[in-house]
Amino acid sequence: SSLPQEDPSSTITRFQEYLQINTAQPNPDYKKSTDFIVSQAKSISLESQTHEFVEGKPVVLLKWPGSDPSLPSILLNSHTDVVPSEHSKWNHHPFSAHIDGQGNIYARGSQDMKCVGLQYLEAIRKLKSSGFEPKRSVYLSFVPDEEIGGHTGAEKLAESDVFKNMNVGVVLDEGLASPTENYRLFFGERSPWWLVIKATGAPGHGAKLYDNSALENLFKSIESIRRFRASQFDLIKAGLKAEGEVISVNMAFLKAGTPSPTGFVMNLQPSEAAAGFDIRVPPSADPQSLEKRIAEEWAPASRNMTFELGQFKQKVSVYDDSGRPLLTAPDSSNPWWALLEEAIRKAGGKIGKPEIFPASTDARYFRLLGLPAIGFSPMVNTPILLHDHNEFLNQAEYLKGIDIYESIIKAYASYIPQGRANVSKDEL
Ligand SMILES: CSCC[C@H](NC=O)C(=O)O
Ligand SMILES: [Zn+2]
Ligand SMILES: [Zn+2]
Repeated sequence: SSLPQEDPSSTITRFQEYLQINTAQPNPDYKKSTDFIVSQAKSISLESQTHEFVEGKPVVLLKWPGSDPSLPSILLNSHTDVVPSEHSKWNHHPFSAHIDGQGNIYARGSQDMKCVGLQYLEAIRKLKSSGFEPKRSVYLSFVPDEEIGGHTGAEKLAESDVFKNMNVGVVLDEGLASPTENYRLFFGERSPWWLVIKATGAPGHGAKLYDNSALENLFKSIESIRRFRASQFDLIKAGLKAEGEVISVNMAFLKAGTPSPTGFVMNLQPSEAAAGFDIRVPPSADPQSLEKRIAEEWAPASRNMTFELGQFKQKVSVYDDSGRPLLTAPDSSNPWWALLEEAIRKAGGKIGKPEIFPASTDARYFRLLGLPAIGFSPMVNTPILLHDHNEFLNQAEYLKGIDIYESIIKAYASYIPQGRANVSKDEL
């Protein structure tokens, strides 16, 4: 065509610009990220709207209108916030978006998930300049606060009238990098249970051996929890289960001791102790039996223990009101799944087995509405560095991901279901 070809270096510059905006929790600069996204949208003539369902928490919605408004639309979701980082432990500052000699772009959010948000936009930029016209409307949502639960972001969007009026038929959201050459697709996710167990016991002299101290009681639980953790981890190590198919348990904090000006009193056994755990429960697990295990083995009243399960237990995440796990069909019975696979292959990509996302994403809020939602972040041959130090994405991999989305958006926006729901009168 006679249209100007996109310069890859300016594509990378735009990615760097987005990465350089400090949207780290707990004080994300949403003003800057919103301005940036809206200006990008303008530059490719997309309609944009900013909704503050919660004050100071902007949801930016972009729309590329389809030629047939009767068809359900496509929603491409991404979150604008990132997790905090320990700047001094990085080789390059996490908001520098420094590119090293191998083309690796270092930044917090380079994998999780500013890459995806901007790749959607860049793919549309390319599709527009190629003259492609969508039949279905394509929406892009840039949502805040995924990293702190999504309650002030995607959850509000999903519950809104704005969302109803979008008539969404399918949602794409984040996945994970793949260290192999296969792209990873996620059809569900684990449910987060945040558990705090507390023990009490008699205080006493640090030199005395006695039963039932708070710390001895707590440690019996920790031993039991660690045995369980190992049993789950062994299933992964043996290759019997994938990460998203076992129950993970990791200690988040340990709290005990009697403070003193120099640290802790050493010769006093404390009367209280607590530990916190991040537990992730796959849709295939039996939540009742885990709850029973917690009550009977991990925090038994008989050992002076109590427990609290945090606000994210069960229904908030991956079960609907009747307790059914929220899973998107990962096979050809779901046309969106089949189309996605086909589009990735068409763009030269290989695909691994469908997976359960090991952590949580905003996709659960859309699955709760009964919508198909697929987790996908186009990064192969890339170490999994989300929430880690020195998070990076290679620029060639980033550009390749844009081509992949170009192929996906083209397929999704053109899709007309075969078969039909109704017959016409003259066929009777
Ligand atoms: C349970 S809300 C927190 C969401 C967060 N998401 C990605 O890391 C997670 O910890 O999985
Ligand atoms: Zn994320
Ligand atoms: Zn994250």
